[in-house]
Order: sequence, then structure tokens, then C-alpha cells
Amino acid sequence: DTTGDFKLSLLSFVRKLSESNPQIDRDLGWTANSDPCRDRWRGIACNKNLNSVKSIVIESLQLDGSIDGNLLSQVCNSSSLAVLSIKDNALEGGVPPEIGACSGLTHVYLADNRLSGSIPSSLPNLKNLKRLDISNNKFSGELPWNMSAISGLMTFLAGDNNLTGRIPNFALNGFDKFDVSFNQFSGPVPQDSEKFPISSFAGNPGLCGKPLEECRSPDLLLPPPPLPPPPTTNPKSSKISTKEVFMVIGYVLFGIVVVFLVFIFLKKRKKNKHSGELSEKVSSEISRRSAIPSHSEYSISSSAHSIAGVSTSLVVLRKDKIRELKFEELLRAPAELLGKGRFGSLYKVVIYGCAELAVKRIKDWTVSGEEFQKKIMRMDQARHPNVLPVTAFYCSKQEKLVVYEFQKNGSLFKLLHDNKEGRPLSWASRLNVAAGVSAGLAFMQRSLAVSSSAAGHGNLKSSNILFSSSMEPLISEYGLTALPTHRHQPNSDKASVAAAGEPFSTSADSYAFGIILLELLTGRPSHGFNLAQWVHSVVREEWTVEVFDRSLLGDSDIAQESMVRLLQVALQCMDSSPEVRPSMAQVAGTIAVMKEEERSVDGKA
Ligand SMILES: Nc1ncnc2c1ncn2[C@@H]1O[C@H](COP(=O)(O)OP(=O)(O)OP(=O)(O)O)[C@@H](O)[C@H]1O
Repeated sequence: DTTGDFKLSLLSFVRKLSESNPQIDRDLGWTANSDPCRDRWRGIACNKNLNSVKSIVIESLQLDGSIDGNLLSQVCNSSSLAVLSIKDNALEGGVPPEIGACSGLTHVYLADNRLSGSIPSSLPNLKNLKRLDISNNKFSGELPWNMSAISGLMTFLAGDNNLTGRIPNFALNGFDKFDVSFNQFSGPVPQDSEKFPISSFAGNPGLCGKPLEECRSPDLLLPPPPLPPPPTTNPKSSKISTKEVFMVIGYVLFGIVVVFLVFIFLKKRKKNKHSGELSEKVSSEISRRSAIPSHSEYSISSSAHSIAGVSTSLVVLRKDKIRELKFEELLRAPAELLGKGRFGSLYKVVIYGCAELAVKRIKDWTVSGEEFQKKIMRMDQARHPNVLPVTAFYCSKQEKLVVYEFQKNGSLFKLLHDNKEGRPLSWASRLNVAAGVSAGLAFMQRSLAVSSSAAGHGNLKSSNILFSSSMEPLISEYGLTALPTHRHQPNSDKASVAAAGEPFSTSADSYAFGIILLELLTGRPSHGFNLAQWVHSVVREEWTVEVFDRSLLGDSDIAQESMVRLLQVALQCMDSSPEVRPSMAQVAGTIAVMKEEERSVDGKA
């Protein structure tokens, strides 16, 4: 039924999903006087007879409302809804228990939202469910234990949440996709888990069993060990019966056979180890200890990559920082989620109880493993004191991780815009940041231009400028997003994206650097506030001094002169024609001279 009440329920359902845009229904072309099926409402698919809605797919629309349980059950009751996809929005709140009434659902995609609370216990009522993706949300609590009773389930993706407790005993041999990584699950993984890569379970320090390490704690072993006969005070039972004697003999003989078989197996394996190829070594190594050997043993480009689709190495580029670190150790170390950006999630990971790392888990990168490795290696060859080097990286078909050293002093964004206790940055420090960042960018662009057409940073912004222990600026994540295959634009500020031009070009870096200069000069964030437009309008009115951060205005006349000069540089960097923008080499030269002049004036003073 696509008429009357159903239509109203559908319209109200989508309006509830979109809190800040009450006109979402109209934007989608959903109107009360048209028909969802015959008039082909955007995101709606119907059955052949065009009298019942089969699927609702409203993805990536920045919907920021919530899922209304009543409306959802009304929609389900008068349709044959099989597919519900509302992924990649900004939805909040929980999954309502009423979802259990939508018994026709086969595909449910809720990933990449801000949904929270626990998964309702009614979810296992969806007996027809085949694919469920709830990853990258804020779900917490335990999964309903009887989720494993959904017999046709083939995909369960729940990575990047805060789910706890044991993983239900899913029959994984029937699954083609399974991921519970980066939650707080504990206890043994379900049977047949080894068919999935370690990365499907990573980031859950309490999980054990293949493909992770064996479960050590006796209460985690499955099945439980047989109980000894209960102690009894009956004197008769202290006598051993003939039946019991036979049982003991049976156990002993069984034990001898097992030991003999293990001996034969080990001998055979030893022989293979000497004569086998690298691939055999790796696969036996994987199955033997489920551990991930280091780069020196097996590199990504070796056959290790093709075995069971798992790359077996964490490539450590800076051995002075984390010698001999294994991928498995990294996965098992305590991790704290620092942020979820457009290009992936960032975790702070503590290894060996002391070394702090920042691990970027790259989202949705379609680049091949080889290309990824080449790119990182190329970056690594161009080292500059103002560019944070990659400490290590890991790459498999399913997972791409880039590891940096964690910088305790935080980012430029934090220092400028979220600096609650500290003093505001002085003009000299701001000029030092401008000089360091421009020098680092100029160097990287020059070094990479030889081998790549995309030599720019690709995602330059104040949260990607970090401070070293000596408060020197460090450009982070250089080139991580700068690949021609990447689908997204690098900057989240749409106005800037449009203005900056070709995303991974060096002229886009010039534009982004201009924004950073404006942040340094005005003390205002660019996010959610069109900084460039505001500065332009103030400068046009010749109130130039008005744009500067008030905390800088007490500085000397010389400092104020150099602020005005830096403002001019910023505006040139942001010229609407990319070809007119100065190169980073020119900008770095100008700022270095300014810094030198200030230093000599300070020296004289
Ligand atoms: N190596 C590091 N050490 C310390 N803090 C870091 C490090 N790398 C990033 N951060 C900080 O962690 C937070 C989250 O980083 P993340 O990269 O997820 O955010 P983002 O820059 O907004 O996203 P994206 O780079 O994907 O656009 C940011 O505040 C960033 O400044």
C-alpha cells in the first residue's frame, strides 16, 4: 500500500531523520500529492506492481535527526520493506526496539552515523536478515546473545563502536563479511573466526582464540573441561570399580596416541620448514602462532600478501622509535579513539606501557597495497624537520594503518582555538609556525614533484599542524589523502573546497596555507565560520587592524607591520585564480626574511 497513511508515515519518518532540515522530504522530491512508487521518489524502490515499497536508501545526506520507532513500525506494517539504508549521515539516538517488527528486512545499513545505546533485544526477530552494518557509530552494551539465531545472516559489520561482552556464537562458516574491530569485546571469538583476518577482531584487548592468541584463562576455554567426580562420604564408593579401571586405561592409551600424533606432525613440519618456499613458511607461521612477523622477515610485496588475504607485516620505518614492533602487539595494545575524520579514525595507542603512538586507520581507501606502500616510502625519503615522519605502516586488503609518534603538545588548532588554561601564542611563536610550516611544505612539494603529479599535502589544516616536544611545528599526515583515486575532497569546509581548486595540487596547499595564516593572525577558527570572506570584507573596508587577534595588539609597531605583511601573503595565497597564487617556495622565502628581520630587531632591543 503506497497511499494515504503509509505516505504520511514515510514523510514523517524522513522528517524525523532530518532535524535541521525540515524540508528534506521536498528536497528528495517526496510530496503528499505524488506516489512513492509511480512517481519514483528519490531513494525509494518498489515491487514490480508498484504498489509496495521494497527499499529505502537515504545515504550521505547529512541527516542529523533520529530513528522514530513508531513511524518505522508504521512504515514496515504497510510495506514489504526489505532494505533500509540510512548510512553515512549524522543520525543520533538509538535503534528503536520497534525495528523488531520489520520482519521483512533483509539488509540493514546504519553505518557511519552517531547512533548510540545498545542494540535492541528485538533485533534477532528479523529472521530474514542477511546483511547488517552498524559500524562506526557509538553503540555500547552487549549484543543480544540470540543474534546468532538469525540463520541467514551473512554479513555482520560492527567495527568502531563501544560494544562490550562476548560475541554471540555466530555460525561464521556461512558469513562472507565479519568485523567487530575496535570495540570492547572480550572472551573467545566464535568458531571458524580464523577464516577472517586479524583486523576483523583488532582493537578488542579482551578477545582471544584464533586468529588471535589462544585463550589462556581456563574459564574462557571451550568446551569446559570435564568435572572430576564429586567427593563423597559413602565408604562403598571409595572402592574402584572394574568399569572405572577400564576408563582410566582408555584415557591413558588415548593420551599416548595423541602425543605420538603430535610428535609425527612436528617432525613433518620441521622438514617442510627447511625445504619449503616463503609462502609455506608464512602460512605455517600464521597458523602456528597467529602472529604477525616483522618486516625483516616478510615484506608486503612478498607472497605473504596473497596468503589468506592477510598482509603479515607491520613495516617499521623508524626503528629508533619502536624497534621490533609486531602488528599483533600493536592491535593488542590499549587504544583510545582521538577522532573520526573524513579519512578515517585516529587512535592513541600505548605500547610497552610507555611509548605513545598515533595510529590512523584509513577509511575507504581504494588504492592498491602496492601503491600505498610506494606512496609511504616516497614520503619517507623526503624528510624535513617540520614534517612528522611516518613511524610505521601496515597494509592489507582489508586494512590500512599509518603509525606516527604521538605529539603530547597537541595541534595548532587546539593551541589557537581550544586553549583553556594556557597563555595565548605570542606573535614570535606564530611567525615561527608560519615559517616552519611553509618551509616544510616547500621542501616536500619540491621533493615529491619529481616522482608524482600529486605532490601536495591534500588535507592541510590547523589540526594537522602538531607541536614537537620543543614546540616546533610539525606537518602531519602529509600526502595521506593525496591520491588521484581518492573520491573525497580534502577539506570539510565546502566554500574553501570550491575556492581552493584542484584538491591535491600545490596551489590547493597554498590556499590551505593562506587559511592557516588567517587563523594565526585572527585567532579565529576557519571551521563553521567563513574566515576568508570575513577577512576580505574587513580589509576591503580598510579596517585591517580589526582582523588581528586582540591578544596580539599590544605588540610592537614592528610586529604590527609584519602582521599586515603576513596578511597580504595570506590573501595572495588565497587568490581565486590558482595560477596567480605564489608557490610555497616563494612564500617560505618571504616568511623566512620576515622572521630574520624580527629576530634582528629583537636582538637590538
Ligand atoms: N601524531 C599525533 N599526536 C597527537 N595528536 C594528534 C596526532 N595526529 C593527530 N592528532 C590529533 O588528534 C585529533 C584527531 O585526529 P584526526 O586526524 O582524526 O582529525 P582530523 O585532522 O580532523 O581528521 P582528518 O585528518 O581525517 O581530516 C586531532 O585533534 C589531531 O590534531
